[in-house]
Order: sequence, then C-alpha cells, then structure tokens
Amino acid sequence: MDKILIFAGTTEGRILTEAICRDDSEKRRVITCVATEYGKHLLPEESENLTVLAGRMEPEEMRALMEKEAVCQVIDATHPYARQASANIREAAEESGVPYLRLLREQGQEAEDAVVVPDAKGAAEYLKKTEGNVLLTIGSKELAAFTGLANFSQRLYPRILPTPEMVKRAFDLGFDAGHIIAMQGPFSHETNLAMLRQTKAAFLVTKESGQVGGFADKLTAAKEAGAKVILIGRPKEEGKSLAEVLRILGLPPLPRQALDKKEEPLARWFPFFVDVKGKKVLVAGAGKIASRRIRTLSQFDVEITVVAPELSKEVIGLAESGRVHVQKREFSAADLEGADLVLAAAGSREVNREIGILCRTRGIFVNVADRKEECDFYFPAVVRKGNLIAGLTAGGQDHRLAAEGSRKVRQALENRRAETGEGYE
Ligand SMILES: C[C@@]1(CC(=O)O)C2=NC(=C\c3[nH]c(c(CCC(=O)O)c3CC(=O)O)Cc3[nH]c(c(CC(=O)O)c3CCC(=O)O)/C=C3\N/C(=C\2)[C@@H](CCC(=O)O)[C@]3(C)CC(=O)O)/[C@H]1CCC(=O)O
Ligand SMILES: NC(=O)c1ccc[n+]([C@@H]2O[C@H](COP(=O)([O-])OP(=O)(O)OC[C@H]3O[C@@H](n4cnc5c(N)ncnc54)[C@H](O)[C@@H]3O)[C@@H](O)[C@H]2O)c1
Repeated sequence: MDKILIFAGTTEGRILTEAICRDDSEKRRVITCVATEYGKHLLPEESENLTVLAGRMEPEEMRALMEKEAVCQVIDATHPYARQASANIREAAEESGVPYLRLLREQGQEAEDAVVVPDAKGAAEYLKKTEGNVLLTIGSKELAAFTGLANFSQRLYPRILPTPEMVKRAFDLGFDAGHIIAMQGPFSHETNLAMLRQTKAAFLVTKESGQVGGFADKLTAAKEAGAKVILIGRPKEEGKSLAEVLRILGLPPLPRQALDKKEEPLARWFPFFVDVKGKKVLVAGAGKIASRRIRTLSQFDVEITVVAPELSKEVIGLAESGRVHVQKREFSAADLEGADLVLAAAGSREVNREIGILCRTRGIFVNVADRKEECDFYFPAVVRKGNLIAGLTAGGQDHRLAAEGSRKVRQALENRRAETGEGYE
C-alpha cells in the first residue's frame, strides 16, 4: 500500500490530507506531521488511513520516520516562510531516497499587479524610472538605498517605528521632517488608505510581510487609493501548486470553493451552560417577545416573575398554573430586588433602557430585547430533547438564521427517533 508523508501546517496541507483520505479509488495511507497540537486539531480524526504526528522534528527524526514507514512520497506543505523546516525535509528525503514534492501556495490575487523586486536596491532602481510620491513601508534599516533618487526628500514618505534611533536615522539620511511618519503598526486598511491619500502616493513599497505585518491591508488600501505596489519579495521558491500535486497523485481536482474557504474568525459568544436551578428571573413585559421567552424559560428550573400592565393569554395561563408569578402593573426599580437574571422586554424603549442601566449598576445580568448593544447576554433560540440542550445564536447579527438553525437542529434530533426508534430522553 502507498504511504504518503505530508509535512503540513498550512491550509493546503490540511486540504491535501483530507483529499487523500477521502479518495478511495486507491488504497493509500497518509502520515501527516504538524508542528503543534493545535495544528493536529485542525486535521481530520486519525483513522485506519491517517496517522497524525504533532511536534517539531529534528532532521534525523524525519529521516528515521521516512525509512521506518517506508514512505513512497514526501510532500512538503509547510509554510512558505518555514525555510529551515523545508530545507530539513528536502535533505531527509534525499538521504532516504524518497521522492520529494514541494507544495507551494499560489501568490495571493491581491499581489498580482505588484511589481516584484528582489530587494530595497531593486525598488529604488525601479522608482528611478518613475515619477510620483512614494509611501515607504519597509522600516528604517534600508532607507539608505533610496537616497540616490533625485529629490528623494520630497518624493518619499518613510513610515517607520517611533523610536528616537530610527527617527534619527531617517533624519541623518536627509529625509524631510514633514515626510517622516513615525508610528507603530500594524495599520488597518483605513489607516493605510488615509496615509496614501494624505501623501498623494503613486507608489507603496512593502515587504511581503504576511498577515501579522498587515500586508493584506496594505494591498487593499493601495488598490483603493490607486497606488502601485512595489513588492520586495523573497527569492522565488520552486514548487508545485496544490492542483498540480493532486494531479501528480492521481486525485480528482478540488471544487473551486475548497481553497477560498477562509479560516473562521474568532467568535465572541461562547455557549456556557449555566446552572440556573433556583435562580430568580425577572421579566418586564408580557407581550409577544416576553411570552415566547417565558415559554422557553419555563422548561428550566427557574423562578419566574413577570411584571407588566398588560398580560398575554399565555402568561395568564402560566400564572394560573402557578408556573410564574405575575405583577400586573408597570415595572419599578424595587422589582430588581433579589433578581439573578433580568429580561427587559417591555413595549417601551425608555423603560427597557432604564432597566438595563439599573441592572448594570447593580451587577445583575440583563437582556434588553430592543437594543442588542445594551445586552449582557443574548437570548438564544433553544432546542431541548431530554438531556440534550442546544442554544443557537447568530452573534446578534441575524435572528432569522438562529431561528432557522434551531429548526434544523430540532428536525435532526427528531429524525433520530424516526430512524432508530430512540430519542434523547
Ligand atoms: C433567536 C431569538 C430568540 C428569542 O427571541 O426567543 C432572537 N430573536 C428572535 C426573533 C426575532 N427577533 C426580532 C424579530 C422581529 C422582527 C423580524 O421578524 O425581523 C423576531 C421574530 C419574532 O419575534 O417573531 C427582531 C429583533 N431582535 C433583536 C432586536 C434588537 C436589536 O437587534 O438590537 C430586534 C429588533 C427589535 C426592534 O427594533 O423592535 C435582538 C435579538 N434577538 C435575539 C434573539 C438576540 C440574538 C440574535 C442572534 O442570535 O443573532 C438579540 C440580538 C438580543 C436578544 O434579544 O437576546 C428569536 C428567534 C428564535 C425562534 O424563533 O426560534
Ligand atoms: N429581541 C427580539 O427578538 C425582539 C423582537 C421583536 C421586538 N422586540 C422588542 O421587544 C419589545 C417587546 O416587543 P413585543 O412585540 O413583545 O411588544 P408588545 O407590544 O407585544 O408587548 C409589550 C409589553 O410590554 C408591557 N409594558 C409596557 N410598558 C411597560 C412598563 N412600563 N413596565 C412593564 N411592562 C410594560 C406591555 O404591558 C406588554 O405586555 C419591544 O421593545 C420590541 O421593540 C424584540
């Protein structure tokens, strides 16, 4: 059986691992190595076909692994900047006599129109043949390369770190005080755009710095400002694209979206499951929204008190059955006495706002139904089947999506009973 060893740590490495594991036209085994446990979590579960090894390896360990496992192909899908790791993998493969393939990310679309030069000197050479202001975002160390340009102190705007040494260096080289931008990045798209516009820059000089260096924001801002990007690139590495590697391995091409899939941004709303037994919940309002939420809450072991001048039929019913306490009058601050959790769902903005303020000053957790910015917590769409409880939120962005998601979850849970005859109770 073919054994393929992948050094991953990039999106491409993960996608390749998934693609090989998914393909059952040929029996293959994959060993995927990642540097960290976190990298391991992003990969599929280990299986008969897949072994995942986490931890940095010394060159001898790589060689020993290739020989012990008798792998027939090594694919190096490490990060483009992981120069040392790449060199080690290549050397280990050569010594073990295993074919080596370098999988390289295709250059981002944003950088497509950029002029790529090997170094600062190359950038200065290019600029010599042009006219127009230049925003230099390459730090202060290589500024000297640009002082040979005619009128450089008027044409160039170096953006450097605000340390006395760096500012002094720029000064000593003859840059104009009115042109030195001393500020610490990374800079947002908007800040870059404002600086490009302020300096009337026709060019932006940058290094290929990756996301941490705010590279993408520089490129998008330059595009919007109509400035040409001069990219001081790393010397080009030889390698194959993901599509080529798949073809070499005899795997089907991937659907277009597979690579467009961006890493998920960090989420803001974490679903804690809080022990609410015996907690006192105060609800202000007993209209449509309050009633729905009271209905949801009444499945939980909480003590619910509702305060509202007008009560929905549903709330009257729950009061009659003794499930909720009701005060048929307007909310007053004294209602917050002893409350652990408050839902402000009265039909008045002023009343809800006031409840939010009172709760925050007293340290009581509050939901304000007509203003998400005033909520300490969001009220989720809740699904419950026995012990299985799900709460869905769309992060306050789209309550219809939360409702739709909860319907899907409910259906999926009901399908289990239909399919297996068993529920979750
Ligand atoms: C999930 C669900 C739970 C529940 O409420 O039970 C829920 N809203 C639902 C329905 C719903 N919401 C609205 C309408 C009427 C209009 C319409 O139809 O378009 C309907 C439909 C209806 O009521 O029928 C309008 C609305 N909603 C909010 C504001 C204020 C604002 O955005 O600032 C306004 C404008 C009010 C105004 O200006 O008057 C705010 C919130 N609503 C949230 C949850 C929180 C997190 C959302 C998320 O997860 O993203 C959040 C952020 C805060 C919070 O309140 O906790 C439930 C569906 C569950 C299900 O059906 O199963
Ligand atoms: N978060 C959400 O999903 C969502 C959805 C729709 C509406 N809203 C907002 O929620 C609030 C309630 O909406 P609704 O559709 O249930 O309104 P509704 O008109 O059906 O009910 C309003 C309720 O508030 C009560 N009320 C009025 N003044 C009060 C006071 N001073 N003290 C206590 N209770 C008082 C009324 O007696 C009534 O029971 C509104 O502010 C609305 O903008 C929120």
